[in-house]
Amino acid sequence: MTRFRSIATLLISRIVWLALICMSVFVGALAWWEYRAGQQSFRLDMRQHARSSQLQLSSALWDIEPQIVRQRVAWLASLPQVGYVRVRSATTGEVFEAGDMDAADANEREPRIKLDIPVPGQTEDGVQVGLPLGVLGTLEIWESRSHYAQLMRNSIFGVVLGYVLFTILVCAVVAIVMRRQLRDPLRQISHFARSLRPNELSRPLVLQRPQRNSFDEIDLVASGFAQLQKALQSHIADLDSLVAERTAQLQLMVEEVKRLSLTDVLTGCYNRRALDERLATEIERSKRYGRALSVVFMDLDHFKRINDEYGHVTGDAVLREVALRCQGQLRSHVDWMARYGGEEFLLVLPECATQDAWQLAERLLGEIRGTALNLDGLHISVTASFGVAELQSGESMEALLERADAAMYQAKHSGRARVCLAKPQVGGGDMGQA
Ligand SMILES: Nc1nc2c(ncn2[C@@H]2O[C@H](COP(=O)(O)OP(=O)(O)OP(=O)(O)O)[C@@H](O)[C@H]2O)c(=O)[nH]1
Repeated sequence: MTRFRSIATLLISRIVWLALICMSVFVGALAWWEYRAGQQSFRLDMRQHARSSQLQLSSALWDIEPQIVRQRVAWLASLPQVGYVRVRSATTGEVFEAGDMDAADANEREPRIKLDIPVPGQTEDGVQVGLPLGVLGTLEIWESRSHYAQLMRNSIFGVVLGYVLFTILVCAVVAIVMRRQLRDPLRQISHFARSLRPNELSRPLVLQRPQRNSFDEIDLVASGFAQLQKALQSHIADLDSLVAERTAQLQLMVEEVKRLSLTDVLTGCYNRRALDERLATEIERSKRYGRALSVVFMDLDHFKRINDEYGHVTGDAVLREVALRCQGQLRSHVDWMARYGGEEFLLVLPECATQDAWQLAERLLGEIRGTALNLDGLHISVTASFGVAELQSGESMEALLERADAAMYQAKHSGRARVCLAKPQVGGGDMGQA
């Protein structure tokens, strides 16, 4: 991860760099300007001094007064702009000099000012005024380099100092403004975004900022954030309702799948799987509360003939109709019926003793036998054989079903279309045949 760097720090460092570059260019230009201006002023000054000295030197050389020449040369050299002064007498060859020749670099450079010293009375354009024409000597002046350097140092130091102070001031102002207007609000926004939990999306973003009459980029970010929160809230609400809707649909589908997994598709009765589960529960409940529980096996008689005579589709319709009629005779929410297999059904009768179960079986037999089934214009007569068994104490589900099945087979073997009671278990009483 890249390191954190504050925008204010970045801005200030950019300002400082820019200020340094500007200052370098500015100081360079200033130095050059000062140097040129200094040289021009030097030339003007010196030319005036040199002109005024020219006359004195002319008289002194003409009168051969070296003392005066030396004094004038020394005076010229004492001027702060002057580094070195030299006067050569053309008549005697004598050299008068003053100042620091090395500091002025006089051996290396040409003098800044070089004037001939004319014979006294001679004008500048060489017109003689009562005296012979001629040159008495030369006056050479070199400027003082250290003086220039000092001048430039003073001037540039002031500029640089002012510039540095100005830059520091600008940076300080930028830093304060950036901190108050940018860094602090951005940190508050960042802290808010980090601390915001999905369940508190409605919490508003409140920024601690100075009073203002206008709005800026930070306000735009804050209002964008608020809009994002609203959009997220509505999106989450949509998702919640969608999830609730899908969950309800899923629940319905699960229940439907569960129902289908426990139901016989053809007749709508419970299937074998449901029978095993539910009957085990009924037996358990019966034993726990000491209540009676009876089961009735019902097997349609000669059903094969119906299939053979009318076809399997009609056979299916017969199975559906018989199941419907039987269910109509059962106590709702108490008794229930399962398709045991093929044309065989099992009726489970909680809180029902042998006698009542036997009566129900008789009623069902009458219901099936009494009315011919009207299916697609066909009148089909159907009968069934029944085996009735009541749960005995300590009896298992398998044993109970076995006894009811045996009773049903007994009914078949006894001529069909009848009800037989199951024999009691070994040790139990014989219920006999109805
Ligand atoms: N249409 C139809 N027929 C079925 C279905 N399940 C089983 N069967 C038929 O039921 C008939 C049962 O025949 P059997 O076991 O000989 O019994 P039955 O003809 O009823 O004779 P008994 O039970 O002895 O009176 C067979 O022909 C099976 O094909 C079904 O779901 N639909």
